[in-house]
Amino acid sequence: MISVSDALEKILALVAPTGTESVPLREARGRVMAAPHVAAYDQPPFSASAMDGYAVIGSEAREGARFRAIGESAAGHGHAGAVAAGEAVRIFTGAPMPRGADRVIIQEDVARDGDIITVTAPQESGPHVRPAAADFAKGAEAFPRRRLGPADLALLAAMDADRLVLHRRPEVALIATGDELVMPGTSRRPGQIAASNSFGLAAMVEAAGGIARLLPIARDDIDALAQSFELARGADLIVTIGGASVGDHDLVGRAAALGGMEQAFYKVAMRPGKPLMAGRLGTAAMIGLPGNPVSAMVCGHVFLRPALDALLGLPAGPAPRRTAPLACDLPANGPREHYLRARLGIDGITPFPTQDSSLLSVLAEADALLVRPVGDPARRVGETVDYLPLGGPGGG
Ligand SMILES: Nc1nc2c(c(=O)[nH]1)N[C@H]1C(S)=C(S)[C@@H](COP(=O)(O)OP(=O)(O)OC[C@H]3O[C@@H](n4cnc5c(N)ncnc54)[C@H](O)[C@@H]3O)O[C@H]1N2
Ligand code: MOO
Repeated sequence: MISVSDALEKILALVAPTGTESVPLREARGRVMAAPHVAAYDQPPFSASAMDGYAVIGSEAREGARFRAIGESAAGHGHAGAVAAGEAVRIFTGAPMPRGADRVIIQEDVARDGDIITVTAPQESGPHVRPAAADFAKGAEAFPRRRLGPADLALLAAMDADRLVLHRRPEVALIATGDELVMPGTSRRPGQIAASNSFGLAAMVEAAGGIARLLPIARDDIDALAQSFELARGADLIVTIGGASVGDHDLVGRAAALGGMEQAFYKVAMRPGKPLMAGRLGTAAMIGLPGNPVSAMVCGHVFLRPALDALLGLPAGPAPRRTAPLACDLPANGPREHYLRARLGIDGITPFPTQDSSLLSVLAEADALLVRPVGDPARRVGETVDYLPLGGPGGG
């Protein structure tokens, strides 16, 4: 049995960033850039007014000063001429500053009578001008190492990107295994249950920017599993669920070995999630998750998500942890790193009283996985512990 951190290291060693593709900007949300985008223009491309008002020579702008309005500069339509002493150009937010002018007097601070404007207030703030290239200069590079969010997309659009070079979305084949499983909403025989965690894992893969391929449920026999591995061909990552433990019908390890899997490890000192395996199967990495619904989901947080980061070319490492004070006492932990479904409150973090790894109802209400290190001694209320945030109830 290896430690969680060793297992993660071995899984990350099995995956490499996917190839690249050119994608329209509008389809890039949540995806990851594989090459920088270089700005084609300065932004703003010219020095621009930050307010609606009058562009003048700054040294002349004082209360009581009078100017003659000689023209207009609107956004998209600049003023062709220059501004000389005693002159002003009516200007609007975003419009190019006319030559010679270096200050805008906001229109609230002037009285206008025909072509003559008089400054009616002291000019203490300003100059209300955005210098050319204040946001970024031509040639500036944008290469955020994260999933692209709304602000990234706005910046990239400002940089004139219509397409981006992105990492291909990693394809993850999910294979639920077990004679007892049927698809939700389909008829079942006595003894059968709905496959569940495959849907949770598919959502996790998609939220992380991957493509989840939910393959047909594989029966508990070597041939059915071999067929599933065949169907999974072309995937970047093959994830099996169940059949990982030691029972007579736990055949995933054997079927994968017959299919040529080079095993990186089997069994991890964690709870839940002990019978986890990983290896390389053809061109794909393979992760064999334990079947218990919560075990599979916890392993998804701890191993699958970092693997997806690595496939997307992002910096990959352990799931980010936070700390919180304990809201109750905890007994000593045993020889496996324990991930307890927990709730965060104003008084700290409290694990749910029932932690059986079959209880999805408890996972759905949890907003954190409290992490107990191997051999952690008993802990008292108020002591600081680590947890993995789950993004609120339903996120786990
Ligand atoms: N003698 C031992 N028995 C078990 C051990 C052990 O060390 N010695 N380990 C236990 C642990 S820990 C786990 S975790 C489970 C994992 O076993 P498997 O990976 O072989 O999973 P299955 O036996 O196929 O299923 C376990 C449980 O989960 C349900 N299941 C499976 N897949 C799904 C799915 N896609 N959706 C919903 N539910 C699923 C399945 O019906 C079982 O109830 O082994 C322990 N046993
Ligand atoms: O490790 Mo199992 O995953 O405890 O339920």
